[in-house]
Amino acid sequence: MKVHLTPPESNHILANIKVTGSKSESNRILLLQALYSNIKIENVSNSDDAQVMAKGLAMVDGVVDIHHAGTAMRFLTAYFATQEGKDVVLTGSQRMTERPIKVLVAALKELGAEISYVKNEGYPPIKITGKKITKNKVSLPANISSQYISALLLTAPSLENGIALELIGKITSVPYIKMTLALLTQLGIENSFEGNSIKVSPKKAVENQTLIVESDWSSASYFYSIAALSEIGSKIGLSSYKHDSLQGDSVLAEVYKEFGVDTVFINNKIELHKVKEPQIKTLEWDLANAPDIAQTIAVTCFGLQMSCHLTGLHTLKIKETDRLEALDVELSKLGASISVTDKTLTLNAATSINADVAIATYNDHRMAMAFAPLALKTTIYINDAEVVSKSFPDFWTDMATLGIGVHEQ
Ligand SMILES: O=C(O)C1=C[C@@H](OP(=O)(O)O)[C@@H](O)[C@H](O)C1
Ligand SMILES: C=C(OP(=O)(O)O)C(=O)O
Repeated sequence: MKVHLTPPESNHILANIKVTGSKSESNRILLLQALYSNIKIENVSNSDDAQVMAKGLAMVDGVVDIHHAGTAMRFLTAYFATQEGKDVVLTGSQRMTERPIKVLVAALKELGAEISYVKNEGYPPIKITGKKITKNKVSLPANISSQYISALLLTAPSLENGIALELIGKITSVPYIKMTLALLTQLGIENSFEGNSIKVSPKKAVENQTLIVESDWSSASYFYSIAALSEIGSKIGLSSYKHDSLQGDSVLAEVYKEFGVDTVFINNKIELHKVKEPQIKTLEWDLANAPDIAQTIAVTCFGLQMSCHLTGLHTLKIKETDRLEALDVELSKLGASISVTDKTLTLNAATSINADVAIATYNDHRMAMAFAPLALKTTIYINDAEVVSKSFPDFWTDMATLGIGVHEQ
């Protein structure tokens, strides 16, 4: 499906939106629920990624296909490897077979797991035979993806001796590791994270409880972008969010202040208020802790005709697509002057924005969603618009609620 987006009647935007649950929190809690069946979940994400995770967890043998879901691929690898009686081949989309998994597989094998590569060494598909794991000490590189670390930590309490990880190198996407540990703490599972060492104690049973998933902050980024591109006085309400979020992408409130968007927390809601035009000419930000909002921020800067220099983007090349390359190509089509390295993105202030450009999305939900807010500035096409369902199936309905014209081609 291709959509043609047209500007709202007025850029004075007033709306309230309920955003689905965080896919990162959901996929963690779903795994924990598979280990401790007395846990209940509220506000679970309606995303494709959470659905494939739930489906995968229910399998005991055969082929488990997780499509494009990176967290599901990594979390299920650790899950199946450590649960006796499971025997699966874990695979995914073409892109998933290009996303590296060697660090996690090597760590699990070091602990005694039985895993082999079906096609290419270091990449899915992988064949896993669940084993009882008693060894608990392992070291692994921490600078490629935090998902490998979260995967080990999530399954750790079900192991006889828990786990003791030594992380090598500069730790990337740290808030996601802290989110994992915070959820374990909520369940009464002892853990510690000091310097480069993380420990999780074993736990046979947890108390009955309901974990409430906060709404997705990465999804909120697109509304922040719309607020930034809207007229002063615009107000977008989003629920359900909280001040003490487990999600690192809640740094959005700080970043978008630079674009003149204030965030007000009221009960379980945030209100994004466009209060002034940006007071800076160039945004400089290190996104090593919040890689998923890089595309949103780059496109906001382009739409505001500002320059930016974003750093800490070393994980973007191995996500749903090479996001640095994709941003370079698509922003250039719109008239941007942009340059990327393998960990940075630099944008010069645009002098104009080309109309009716068709944005390619490369099977990446965030390419579609990051470019959509430009509809406040110009008319734009988004190719393969259905990709949004990976994390945010209601995205196009919500865009229409804001007044953006969403015309299916
Ligand atoms: O643990 C998680 O839920 C995630 C961790 C991050 O990945 P990396 O650690 O690979 O950067 C993030 O990009 C991804 O969308 C979700
Ligand atoms: C990188 C992402 O997801 P995953 O790695 O789980 O596929 C994302 O949602 O931006």
